[in-house]
Amino acid sequence: MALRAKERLKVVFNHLDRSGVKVHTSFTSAQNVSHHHPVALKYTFDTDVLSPEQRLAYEENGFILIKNLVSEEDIDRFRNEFERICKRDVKIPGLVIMRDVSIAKSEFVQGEKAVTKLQDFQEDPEMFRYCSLPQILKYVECFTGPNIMAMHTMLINKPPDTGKKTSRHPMHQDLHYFPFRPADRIVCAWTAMEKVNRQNGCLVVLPGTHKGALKEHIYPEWEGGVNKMYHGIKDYNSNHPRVHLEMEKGDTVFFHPLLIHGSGMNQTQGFRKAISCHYASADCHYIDVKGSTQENISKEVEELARKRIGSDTTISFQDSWALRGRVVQGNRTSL
Ligand SMILES: CC(C)CC(=O)SCCNC(=O)CCNC(=O)[C@H](O)C(C)(C)COP(=O)(O)OP(=O)(O)OC[C@H]1O[C@@H](n2cnc3c(N)ncnc32)[C@H](O)[C@@H]1OP(=O)(O)O
Ligand SMILES: Nc1ncnc2c1ncn2[C@@H]1O[C@H](COP(=O)(O)OP(=O)(O)OP(=O)(O)O)[C@@H](O)[C@H]1O
Ligand SMILES: O=C(O)CCC(=O)C(=O)O
Ligand SMILES: [Fe+2]
Ligand SMILES: [Mg+2]
Repeated sequence: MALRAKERLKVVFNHLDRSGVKVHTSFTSAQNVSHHHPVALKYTFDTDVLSPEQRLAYEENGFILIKNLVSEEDIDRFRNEFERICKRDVKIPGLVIMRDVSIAKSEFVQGEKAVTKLQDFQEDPEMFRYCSLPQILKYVECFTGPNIMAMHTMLINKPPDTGKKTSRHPMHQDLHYFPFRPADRIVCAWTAMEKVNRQNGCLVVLPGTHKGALKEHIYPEWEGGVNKMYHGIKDYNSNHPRVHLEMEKGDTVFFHPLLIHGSGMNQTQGFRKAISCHYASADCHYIDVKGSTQENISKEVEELARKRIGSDTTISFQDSWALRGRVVQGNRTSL
C-alpha cells in the first residue's frame, strides 16, 4: 500500500517537472530524493485518503479545501442548535457565548443577532456531532495520526459590521493559543455553513506560512476596538500573497496551526456562519510557555478562568485545554 502511494507521488513530481510548474526548492530536493528514497513529507501521513497531489498541496501551502464534505442536513441541524442556544432554550456547561465588542455594552441587541461566536460546545452532543463526523475524521487522521482529540470547538457567527470594523479577525496563527506540540500534529477543520465570500468576510490565508515560526501576537491597534482575545501578528509581511477562501455551504478547509490567516469585515447584512474544530494527536504533550511569545495569551486565559470560577482557583493555561479536550478516535494517550 505504502509503496503504491510513493509510486504515485513520484508520478506527481515527474508530472510537475514536465508541466513546467514551478516547484519550490524544498520540493525540488524531495523530487530528487524520490528517485532513490522515500519522499520525506513532514506534514501528512499516508492513509490513502489524500491523493499524492493533495498531500503535496498541504505540504506546500499548509491548507487544503475539500468541497461538499458536510451535508446540508447536518449543517441545518448545527444551525438549529445554534438558534436554541442563542434563545437560551438550552444551557450547555462550559459554553462561552461571545458578543461583538462594538455591541457588548448594549442591552438592546438580543438573541442570535447579538452573538459573534460560540466557543467550547464540547458538552453539547448535537453540536459536538460535527467533531465526530467520520468524513472529517478521515481527513484529520492524515495530519494527526490515529489517536485524535477534539481540543477546541467554535461556531462563528460573524455579524454585519457595525461600521467599526470589529467584525474583522486579525491575521494570526492558531498555535499562539495552544500550549501543546508538535504543531504538525494539530489541524483545524473549518466548515462553511453557507456561502462565504469576500463580501461577508471569508477566511484569508497566506499560503506556505506554516513553514515559518510562531510569531509574536498582540492586540492590533484598531480605532474601533478589538474583540477579547483576538490577538494579531505584531508584524507580518503584508506583501505576502494572500488567498481568499471562497466556499460553498458544506465545503471544509483543513489548515495547519502555523498558517497565517484572518478574516475580513462582513459587509453584508447577514451573519456569516462557520463551524470549526481544532484537532490534535492525543500523543502531543503540553509545553511550558513561560518566557515565550505565548506568555501574554496564557496570562489572559488564566485571568479569565479566575474571573469565571473564582480568584482562589488555579487553572493553568494547560489545564484549560486538558479540561476541554475530548477524545474522538483512538486512545487518550497524553493530552
Ligand atoms: C484558535 C482559537 C483559540 C482562536 C480564537 O478563538 S481567538 C478568540 C478567543 N476567544 C475567546 O476565548 C472568547 C473570549 N470571550 C469571552 O471569554 C467572553 O465573551 C468575555 C469577553 C469574557 C465576555 O463574556 P461575559 O462575561 O459573559 O460578558 P459580559 O457581557 O458580562 O462582559 C464582561 C466584560 O467583558 C466585556 N466584553 C464583552 N464582550 C467583549 C468582547 N467581545 N470584546 C471585548 N470585551 C468584551 C464587556 O464589555 C464587559 O466589560 P466591563 O463592563 O466589565 O468593563
Ligand atoms: N491593519 C490591519 N492589521 C492586521 N490585520 C489586518 C489589518 N487590516 C486588515 N487585516 C486583516 O487582513 C485580512 C483581510 O482583510 P480585509 O477585510 O481588508 O480583506 P481584503 O483582503 O482586503 O479583501 P477585500 O479587498 O475584499 O476587503 C483580515 O484578516 C483582516 O482582519
Ligand atoms: O471564522 C473566522 O472568521 C476566523 C476564525 C479564526 O480564525 C479563529 O477563531 O481562530
Ligand atoms: Fe484562527
Ligand atoms: Mg480590504
